Amino acid sequence: MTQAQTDSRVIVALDYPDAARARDFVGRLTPGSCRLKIGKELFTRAGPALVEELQGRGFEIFLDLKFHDIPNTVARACEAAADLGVWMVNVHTLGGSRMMVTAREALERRSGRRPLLIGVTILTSMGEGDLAEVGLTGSPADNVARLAGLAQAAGLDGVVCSPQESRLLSGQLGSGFVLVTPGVRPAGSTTDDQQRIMTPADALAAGSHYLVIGRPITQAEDPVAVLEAINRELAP
Ligand SMILES: O=C(O)c1cc(=O)[nH]c(=O)n1[C@@H]1O[C@H](COP(=O)(O)O)[C@@H](O)[C@H]1O
Repeated sequence: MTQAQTDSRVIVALDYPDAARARDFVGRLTPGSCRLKIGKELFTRAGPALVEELQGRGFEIFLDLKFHDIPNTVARACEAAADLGVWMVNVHTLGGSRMMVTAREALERRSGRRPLLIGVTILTSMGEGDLAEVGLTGSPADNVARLAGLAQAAGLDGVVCSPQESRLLSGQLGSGFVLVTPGVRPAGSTTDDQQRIMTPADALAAGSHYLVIGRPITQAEDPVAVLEAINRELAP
């Protein structure tokens, strides 16, 4: 792994509808202040070229496409992400152990730097009622703990979970297992469609390694000021 470009724990979610708006926003940031997440909307519109462009500007990229398919398809998709040179890539743990193991083995066969392979557990937009509807019994935390255990056993580097589950997971899986947590809201900001949220400082104290933050930064009147305030709140 090469030297990290930043000490910031913040990954800014670039949930923009087109490359121009994403570029415009990123133009205000420096690679020292955060990492960037490119997800389904922006990647579907702007493709690998934007990933390469932003990496060329020095940013480390979390490619958040949440792969969930048969093992071979997911493994090949992870290899494609690694070819792009991204820092982090994710798959859905609900795809099962075989899918996760196959993806990890495909990345391990590569030489040179490989992306961190992270498993999505239960989406932070889902509560107990949503889980029951799709046939998952128990609380979100129960399900997250089970799926994170599967991810660790499959050799993944970490999971995406709500910061509300970070303390439980770092106790259960150890502090070396990477916890990436969306559902982070600075005190006083709106919840939007997130259900299981925490403030940045509380998330870090609970054991989160990286905080994925979108709208509280991207839709702020002064995004740079909000990002700087969060970085200050998280500084040791
Ligand atoms: O994998 C993710 O990043 C993710 C997983 C999850 O369970 N919940 C979740 O919100 N996310 C992503 O995290 C970001 C959160 O954005 P905001 O709610 O605007 O801060 C979005 O880009 C989501 O796609």
